[in-house]
Amino acid sequence: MKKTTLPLCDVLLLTPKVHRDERGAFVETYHREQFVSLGVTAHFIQDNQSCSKIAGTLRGLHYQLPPYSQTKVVRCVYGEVYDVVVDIRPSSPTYGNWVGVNLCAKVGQQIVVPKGCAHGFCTLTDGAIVAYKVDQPYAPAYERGIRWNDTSLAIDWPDHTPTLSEKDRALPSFIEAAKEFGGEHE
Ligand SMILES: Cc1cn([C@H]2C[C@H](O)[C@@H](COP(=O)(O)OP(=O)(O)O[C@H]3O[C@@H](C)C(=O)[C@@H](O)[C@H]3O)O2)c(=O)[nH]c1=O
Repeated sequence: MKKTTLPLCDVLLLTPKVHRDERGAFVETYHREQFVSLGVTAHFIQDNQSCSKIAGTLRGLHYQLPPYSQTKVVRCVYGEVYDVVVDIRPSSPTYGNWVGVNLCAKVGQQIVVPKGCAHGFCTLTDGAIVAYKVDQPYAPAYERGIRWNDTSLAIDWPDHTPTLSEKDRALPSFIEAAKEFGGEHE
């Protein structure tokens, strides 16, 4: 497992060793001891998976409030997605910044999303399955989000007219959302 640090505090990209042979490929997707040695110490309690039918489907930007903030380890198991993490931790040096990476099933990269960050992705292929581990349960009352095309975040999404859920279309701006978690804006 190769660890790459990304320009957002505590956000990591992990690239596994893929063992290929004439049948196909084998990859270890989670090895607790190895993850801990790379700094991913979270105790994961739930695995999730979503399937999106068409390219240009955007899910996000999502997070849960404390005490249900989630560390997520996200990978694409079929197809390819552009995955985005936004730092919305007011005390973080990279507060208000975002980072985006391609996750593709063939390479098997995993992105580690720290607690307190917002997360989303846009599918790059027709048919994309995303799987992720979380260390806190789904808590609908603590579920929050920020609008994907918030102008102050200015995320460079690969699709400017994505397919969204009704819930995601109605999400607030970063400034509105930040009132709840104590973020400051000029
Ligand atoms: C996230 C989640 C949803 N659900 C249910 C609620 C709803 O009926 C249905 C679909 O939920 P959503 O529309 O929120 O699914 P989705 O938009 O795919 O939400 C996900 O987006 C990505 C970007 C994330 O980072 C995830 O943490 C999660 O928020 O599944 C669960 O039962 N458990 C869960 O953990």
